[in-house]
Amino acid sequence: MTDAYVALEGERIVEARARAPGTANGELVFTTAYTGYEESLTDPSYEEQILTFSYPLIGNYGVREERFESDRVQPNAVVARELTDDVAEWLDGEGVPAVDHLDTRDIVTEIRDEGAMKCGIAAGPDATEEDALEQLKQCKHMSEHRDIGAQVSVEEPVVYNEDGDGQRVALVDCGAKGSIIESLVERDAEVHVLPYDATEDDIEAVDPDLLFISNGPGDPENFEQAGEVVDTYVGDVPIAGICLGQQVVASALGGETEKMEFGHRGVNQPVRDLRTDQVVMTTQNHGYTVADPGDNLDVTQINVNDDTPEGLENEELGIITRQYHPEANPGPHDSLGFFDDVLDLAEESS
Ligand SMILES: NC(=O)CC[C@H](N)C(=O)O
Repeated sequence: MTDAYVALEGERIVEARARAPGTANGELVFTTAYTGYEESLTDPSYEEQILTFSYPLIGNYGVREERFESDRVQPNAVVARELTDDVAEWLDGEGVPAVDHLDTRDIVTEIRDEGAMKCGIAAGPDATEEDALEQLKQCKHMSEHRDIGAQVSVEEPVVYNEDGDGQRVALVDCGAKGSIIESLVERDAEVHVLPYDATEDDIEAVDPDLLFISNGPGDPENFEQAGEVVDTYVGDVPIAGICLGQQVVASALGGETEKMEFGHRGVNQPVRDLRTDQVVMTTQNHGYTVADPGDNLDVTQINVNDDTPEGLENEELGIITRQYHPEANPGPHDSLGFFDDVLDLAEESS
């Protein structure tokens, strides 16, 4: 039954079945992850995007809150070949439109050929093609969401493991996944989660052993203030970053970022460490990348598929960043050692 319409850039309409009603627009991206739909759907890095799952059946092990990465569903809408009732009811309850019974192979091929694109969705008994086209018209490019940090960050500082024995971390929350905070707390760190626009004074008040820039949605150029604090603290305090964090650190230190054609989203992206030649499988979710690391950072890890930088470091200044998600959730746990490495850095310099 056709009661949903997906309008793609170029005004191509794809018919579908409504699983959660409503209208939405956003940049259309896809993930190849075959598990971890609860984690992906609650990952703040998906803010303002429409997420297509290339794996055909989504929801076959239910919906459990303990697997959530934040307190809400983050993409603006969801597209899959087949969504189970559990997932459809969850998305419906959250007011996030969802559609299935369309050829997601075709959608993914279109994104791979044309790049991540604008998209409008209309789903539900009264939905029309015109509604989907109207949504498409309203859709902005990711880089046009200039204050996207405010949509995903804490408003006030939150402290985890206060008075813990470990290192004190100032984590600039550009849309942090919960398991990044957990990975630090599990290693005894006292984690001060600060708003995305935290100032030098806010960081000073924490007096951190480590400055950590989190993951987050959209164009790293829209996180100017996070770049400013990197610039202020570089050399004084060790610095770590994950995903958007790597991009912000690189641009603050003289590098350049750019938008990729359709990005990396999945749980089996191969990454080679250039020092050991070891390859690990990693979890990824990004549409931007570091195009030029500048003179202050060495590329220590690369993506095996397209050679893009996956790890940047400066030993002297105490900087380690990763483009992928070492905290996994979803995905392989092979890179959790990153958290030990950055907390060791903090300990050495404290
Ligand atoms: N997971 C993330 O931090 C995403 C990084 C950035 N927003 C991108 O899409 O490239």
